Order: sequence, then C-alpha cells, then structure tokens
Amino acid sequence: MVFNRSVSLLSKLRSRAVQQPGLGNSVRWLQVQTSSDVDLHSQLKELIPEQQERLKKLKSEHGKVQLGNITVDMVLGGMRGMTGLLWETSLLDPEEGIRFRGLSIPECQKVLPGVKPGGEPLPEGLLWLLLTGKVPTKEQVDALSKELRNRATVPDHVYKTIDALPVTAHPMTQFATGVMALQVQSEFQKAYEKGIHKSKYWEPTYEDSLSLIAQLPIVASYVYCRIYKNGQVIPVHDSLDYGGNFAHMLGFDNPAMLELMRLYVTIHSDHEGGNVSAHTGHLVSDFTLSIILLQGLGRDMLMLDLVASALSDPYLSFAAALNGLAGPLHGLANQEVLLWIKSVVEECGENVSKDHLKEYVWKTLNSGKVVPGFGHGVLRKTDPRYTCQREFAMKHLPDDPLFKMVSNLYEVVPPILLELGKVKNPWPNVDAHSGVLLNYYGLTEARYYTVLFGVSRSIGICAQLIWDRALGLALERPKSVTMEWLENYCKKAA
Ligand SMILES: CC(=O)SCCNC(=O)CCNC(=O)[C@H](O)C(C)(C)COP(=O)(O)OP(=O)(O)OC[C@H]1O[C@@H](n2cnc3c(N)ncnc32)[C@H](O)[C@@H]1OP(=O)(O)O
Ligand SMILES: O=C([O-])CC(=O)C(=O)O
Repeated sequence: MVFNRSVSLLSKLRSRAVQQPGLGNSVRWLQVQTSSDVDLHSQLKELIPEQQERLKKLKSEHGKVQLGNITVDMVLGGMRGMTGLLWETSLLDPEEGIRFRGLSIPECQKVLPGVKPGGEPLPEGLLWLLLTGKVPTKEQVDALSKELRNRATVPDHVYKTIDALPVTAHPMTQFATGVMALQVQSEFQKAYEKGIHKSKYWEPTYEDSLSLIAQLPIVASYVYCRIYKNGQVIPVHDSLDYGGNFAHMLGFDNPAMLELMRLYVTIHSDHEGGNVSAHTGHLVSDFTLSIILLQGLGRDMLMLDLVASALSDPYLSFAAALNGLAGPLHGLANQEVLLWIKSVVEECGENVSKDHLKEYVWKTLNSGKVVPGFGHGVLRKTDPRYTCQREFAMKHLPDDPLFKMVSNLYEVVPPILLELGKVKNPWPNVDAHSGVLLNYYGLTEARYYTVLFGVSRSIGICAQLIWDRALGLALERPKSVTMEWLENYCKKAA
C-alpha cells in the first residue's frame, strides 16, 4: 500500500516535472536524454523567458492587489506576518513546514535521486529542483555532481587569508573570511566592470553560484582540519557526490555518515526568503554599501572593488548571509543545542531522568537564556526537518543515549515553554536534532556545526539569487519610521 502510494506520487511528480507543450509526458520520459537534457544551464535558459513573461503579467494584471494591512505590532515585531518578498524556490507553511518547489521533505525523500534507490536525497538533486522546479533524473543529478567536482578548486590565497586568523577564531569567522577571499574570482564582478547588459546578469551569477557551491566544502573542510586536525587536509574525492565528498573531506567515510550528510545538506538548504540568512543574502545581492574591514589580513590578499557594491555578486551576498547565519537565534543554534545537551550530561549524566531534565530547562530559563532548538519565527508545529532527522536516528542510532535525551526533551520542553505564556511555538526546530546525529558519527566539535549549515544554505540562497537576476528583481529598500512618527500617525488615526 505504502509502496503503491509512493510509486503513484513518483509518477505524478515526474509527469509534472517533464511536462512540455506538444510532448506527451510518458513519451518524453522514455526519451533518451541528450546532452542539453543533463545540462542545468541549458535547462534554465529555456525556462527563464517564460518566467519573465509570467512576472510581467502578474505585475501588469495584479500589481495593485492588496496583500494585507501593516500594523504597528508588525513594525515593532520584526515584520512578522508581513508579506514583503518574492522567493521562488521554497515556501513555508506555519503548520506543515517547508516545501521545496511544492514538495514536502518526505516527498523529496521519495522522488529525489539518492546514491542508491531508497537512499537519502542527493543535495545536487535538490539544487536542480530549486533552480528548475523539476524533479531531476539520476542522470541529470550525476551530471551536476560531476560539474560541481570539476569546479571544486580553491586558489591558494584563500587558505592564506584563513591562515591569517588565529586558529582559535570561531569556525564561522574563518569560513566567512574564506568566502570573502573567494570573491576575487567573481565572474559577475568582472562582467559588470566590462559593462554587461542587465538582461545577461543571470549568466555570470549562475557561473559564480555553481563555483561557490562547489568550492564551499573545500573551504569548510579546510577550516575543520585547520582547527581540529592539525591542518591534515583531505583532497576532493574524484567520484563521490557532493554530500558524500563533503563528509569524506571532513575525514568521515562511514556510509551512514555519508547518507546523513546528504540528508543534512538537503534539508538545511532553503527555508523561504524571510529567514535571517536568506534575507540577508537576497538584500545584499540587491544592494549593499557594506565596507568589509580587512585590515590585518593583507591588502594584497583581498582586492575588493566597491564598484560591485550596488549589485553584489554571489560571493559577497553569501558571505553576508553567513554572518547572519552565525547568530545564536538562527544558525548558531545548531551548535548551541549540542553544547546545551553536553552541559546537561556534565551536570546530570547521560541517563538523566525527565524530572531532572525539567529542572535543567527551568534553570536555563530562569537564568535569562532561551532553550536552544525550540521555538520558531514562523513555524507553529514541530519542524518537519526535525521529524526526518528523528526518523534517521530511529533507524540508525535508536539506542544512543543522547538521542534518547533528545526524545525526552521533545516531551519535557514544550509544556514548560507553554507555561511561560509568551512563546508562540513550543515545538522543536531543525537545530534540536542535528547535533546528536553528527556527534554519534564522530563529528563532535559543536562549534563547527553552523559551518555545515552554511554549506547547505548556499544551495537555496544561490538558486534564488540566479532567479533574482533572471527576473530583474528590484532593489530592496523598505521604508522605516521613528517612534515619534508612529505616535503621531496613531494619534491622527484614532
Ligand atoms: C534555523 C533556525 O533559525 S531555527 C531557530 C533556531 N533558534 C533557536 O532554536 C533559539 C531558541 N528559540 C528562540 O530564541 C525563538 O523561538 C526564535 C528566535 C527562534 C523565534 O523568536 P520569536 O519569533 O521572537 O518567537 P516568539 O514570538 O515565540 O517569542 C516570544 C517570546 O518567547 C521567547 N521564546 C521563544 N522561544 C523560546 C525558547 N526556545 N526559549 C525561551 N524563550 C523563548 C522569546 O524570547 C520571546 O520572549 P520576550 O518576549 O521576552 O522577548
Ligand atoms: O525560517 C527561519 O526563520 C529560520 C529557519 O528555520 C531557517 O532559516 O532554516
């Protein structure tokens, strides 16, 4: 029954995926693929004109339709509930969680190719899906894996730039610095300087994006080996897929860890446009006046040209996004959860009772801290990214004591957060689970975890960035007001 359901879902999604005017779906599906079928760039080139037309029509026919009212609460409350961004690659439902181009996480697990049938989805497949809106075949994913491997080289100055930082610098600081150093090779910046026509912006953005995505695991694993493995770097494997290669370069070759990394990179990639990292990347790519202070790193290593600042290239945009991801209420919660769990173990032991856990949660709250891994700005139910990691744990590490503690926290924390009376979502988010899985396979260095998140988030941010350029999206510049302005406005409105 379950099998039949998934087969029919698969065929439905695939037929949706290959629908083309004038061609029967099944006929097209059975066709032998040509080289342009497996080339992501050619696929995008075909799609862009129709999406440009779609946007033009939306604007001309419905440009004046109202999407809601803005209240003072929204302005003071971090713009919660205010619809204000176009983000094509994914959409978040508060109850149901994320959908990537319309597909939920369980659906992605069913239809995106794995290394073997039934394996965890390959992140390259997700990148293809986010960019084209179509479920790729295994051949398309393999071609993209190969392309990413071919682009996976990092110039020497990047390592030197990272080496200029103390080894004790936070891994995210080292990682973001490495990304900034990669920027000197931006194709977008070069094309902009040469006067590229705006209708062509998406092409060098695509080049930069794919190169950046390909290079990130190398920079990330360099940071890991520099900090934790005395600089013993492991080179890119010449046949592994993206997620598998990343785990390999970090020194992990256990097949289950490779599967975990594929799942991790897939599910952390995109969470619609308003989250801190994605929004920062999007905003900065539209417009930035940020001046990056690089004193002490050597001006000869990084030659940043502020000509590009009005349309920041993918490297600049993604570096900005990483700095947002490094905040403890956002991506750093990845590390905070495991550090918190380890502090529980230190104080109460691994087999802590639920009553002791409750006491520890209250102690955390009473000292003015948040319980990391719980709550969310938009979600109002358990994060499906948490659920799929829980399923992975039940399959691969059901007896791990830290997994058991995570399960107990699922029971203990929500009622306590509800008791506070102000927390809008007491349920666990993605970060509540990832640490114990990584820790189980030997990646125990919690301070490093957000770097993994960063590698994954490049996939969503870059996919949208390419569409930002293809669609010619406007510079983002919302209006701000002062308290006095609000007070006067409200007096007049009363
Ligand atoms: C990948 C991700 O970014 S997922 C999120 C990762 N972050 C975390 O896990 C950190 C813990 N969680 C939190 O801090 C919050 O739930 C956030 C930042 C994720 C969302 O924040 P908000 O949208 O402001 O949540 P919400 O509207 O429910 O907050 C209301 C109040 O409850 C508090 N609250 C929310 N979640 C928690 C929590 N887990 N522990 C303690 N207090 C909490 C808020 O701090 C806020 O308190 P205040 O009014 O005294 O400032
Ligand atoms: O959506 C958010 O605000 C935070 C989040 O879970 C993510 O970015 O993955």
